[in-house]
Amino acid sequence: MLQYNMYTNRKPGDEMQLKDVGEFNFIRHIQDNTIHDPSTVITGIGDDCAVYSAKEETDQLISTDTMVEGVHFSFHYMKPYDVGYRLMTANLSDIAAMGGTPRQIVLSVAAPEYVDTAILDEVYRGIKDQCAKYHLNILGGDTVRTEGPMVWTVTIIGDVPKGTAIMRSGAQVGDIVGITNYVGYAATGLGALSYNLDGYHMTKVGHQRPDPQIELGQQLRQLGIHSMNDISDGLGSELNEIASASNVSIVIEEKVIPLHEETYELAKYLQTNPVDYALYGGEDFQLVFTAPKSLLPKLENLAGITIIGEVVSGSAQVQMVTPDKTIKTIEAKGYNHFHES
Ligand SMILES: Nc1ncnc2c1ncn2[C@@H]1O[C@H](COP(=O)(O)OP(=O)(O)O)[C@@H](O)[C@H]1O
Ligand SMILES: Cc1ncc(C[n+]2csc(CCOP(=O)(O)OP(=O)(O)O)c2C)c(N)n1
Ligand SMILES: [Mg+2]
Ligand SMILES: [Mg+2]
Ligand SMILES: [Mg+2]
Repeated sequence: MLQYNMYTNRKPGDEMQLKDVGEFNFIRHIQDNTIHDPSTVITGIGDDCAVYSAKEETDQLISTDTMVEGVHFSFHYMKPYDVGYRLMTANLSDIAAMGGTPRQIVLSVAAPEYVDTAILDEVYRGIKDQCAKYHLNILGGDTVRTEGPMVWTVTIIGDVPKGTAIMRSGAQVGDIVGITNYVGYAATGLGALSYNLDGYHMTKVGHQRPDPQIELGQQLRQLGIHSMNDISDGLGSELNEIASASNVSIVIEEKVIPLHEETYELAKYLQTNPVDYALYGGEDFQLVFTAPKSLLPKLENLAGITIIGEVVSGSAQVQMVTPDKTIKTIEAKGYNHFHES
């Protein structure tokens, strides 16, 4: 293996490997010294999108997400078309999480030289169908060779009316906590696919072709919600992100978390806890948000919204009340690319 420490001041044996530091600590660490012209930046690293001012009437949103073969998708469980479709959903979902409208993308692919270009065409068909649906322009990208698995990266640009982007940091004590549609849905589908189980038709499609919640995100922004996050790493992780960015605590109720019947079925079959799929599964691309209590009647009029808890004062804790009224602390342990030990 290449000795990377020849470029650093660390002695052999003192290296802090990425797997020891963890994804989220690493991101905090590189956050220093990133803004060199603060006059245009509204939010930099730390939210679903960065927000910056460019025009009179809107703020711009920008975000990027990568999908790696073997880590984010497997051609055993997903067709090339689905890879493109879900790549777009992952990126659109971060625009949805700000209440924004997607506008443009650039995209890059790293592929082995022996890949049949018909596979790449199919991935592009998935990308283009999603772009057509949301009136998004594909403005450019990059194409490179890799000796490893395929890697796809999209950078997406969107906007919101000036001053209206919904941040993770806006939650207030007394807010209610809501989510859209089902959670734990994509993880159920991935579980069923990886155990090669028959049935589970709905959640398998939930893993292969999830849809972003662009319209609901915009409707929630227009109603005047306080904070929002999309669910890519699991509800547990995303709630913790809102709690720490807003410096509040959150209490949710386990029995009202909307789980699909296929999640209960898989949990029974594998003898696992169904709510764990929602808390730690990820890739649902649903939205979790907090809103003032006064919005409750309007939120109840929107299809697909469930209120699961409330925001309380405290030091960024997330707790869950179980059906037998036990209180469990929900750790920020959703999907982490590098698990700190
Ligand atoms: N390598 C990196 N360099 C700079 N910023 C990063 C890097 N990786 C992630 N970020 C930023 O850290 C924040 C958290 O990233 P992530 O957890 O991937 O967000 P999301 O789950 O919304 O995609 C985001 O603001 C993202 O832009
Ligand atoms: C083959 C395969 N194994 C495991 C997973 C599960 N998985 C991979 S990445 C991920 C979390 C989301 O990806 P990430 O890169 O963290 O997206 P972001 O949070 O940046 O939006 C999950 C649940 C998968 N989708 N496919
Ligand atoms: Mg996000
Ligand atoms: Mg990301
Ligand atoms: Mg993640």
